[in-house]
Amino acid sequence: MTLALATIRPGEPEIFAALQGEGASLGRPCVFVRLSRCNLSCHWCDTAYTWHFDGDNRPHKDGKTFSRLDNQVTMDEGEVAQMVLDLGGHLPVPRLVLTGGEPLLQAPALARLLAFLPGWQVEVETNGTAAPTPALDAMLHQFNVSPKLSHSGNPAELAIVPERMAAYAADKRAFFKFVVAKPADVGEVSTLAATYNIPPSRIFLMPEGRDPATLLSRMAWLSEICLAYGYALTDRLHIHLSGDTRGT
Ligand SMILES: Nc1nc2[nH]cc(C(=O)O)c2c(=O)[nH]1
Ligand code: SF4
Ligand SMILES: [Mg+2]
Repeated sequence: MTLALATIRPGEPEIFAALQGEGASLGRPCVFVRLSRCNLSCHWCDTAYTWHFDGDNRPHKDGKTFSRLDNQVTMDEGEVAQMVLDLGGHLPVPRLVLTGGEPLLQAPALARLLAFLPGWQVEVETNGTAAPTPALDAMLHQFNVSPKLSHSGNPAELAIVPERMAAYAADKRAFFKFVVAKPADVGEVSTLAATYNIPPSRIFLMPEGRDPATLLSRMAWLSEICLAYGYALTDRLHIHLSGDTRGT
């Protein structure tokens, strides 16, 4: 009964306290648990150490792979829950973010983890291709769904799962957070919003970028697009505060 987690350093799970840096809860104090493994392979992924292990030939723009031994650690759910409580148990509204990788690949283990954390507000960062189990679904308060557009390099058949998109679009707990690198990417967002009936009020556009200068320059034109379409803009606060580093 274990969870496969990402690491901050070899052997040390990536469990940390930080302000939520993206999306509908931006700025809220949270505890983050980063899970290992993903079913997609975005070429600009900023957490390739969760999935791009040695021997994986899929392309990534950093051009490197990671040792699984150094970048993955397995832990019992109860042990993970204790670390979460130690980091965030003092918060008036204790809030947990499950991220990855793709955390929903480990949905049954996540349900066991959350059984140790009654009273926590829980949000999950997902690429929108996987479903929570019913047990997990009943314990989640917010979905931050980030479907991947064509510039991610994933084939659309893998990145967009129609029945999942429709289910999240119909679920008021779900916010959609589209990573955008160039203005033309927004055309795909509008098409997905129309196809699956996603209300603009639950859509965020987020600049792709791992440094403050890139984020700021892309937000300059993204802000205009958001005003025109009625979408919300989200920054990546943690990049400004800490840079592109693990455990922040
Ligand atoms: N502070 C902070 N906020 C985040 N929101 C989503 C994150 C993610 O990597 O999924 C993230 C992260 O890694 N750090
Ligand atoms: S879905 Fe997320 S974790 Fe998976 S490869 Fe893409 S950006 Fe990385
Ligand atoms: Mg991230």
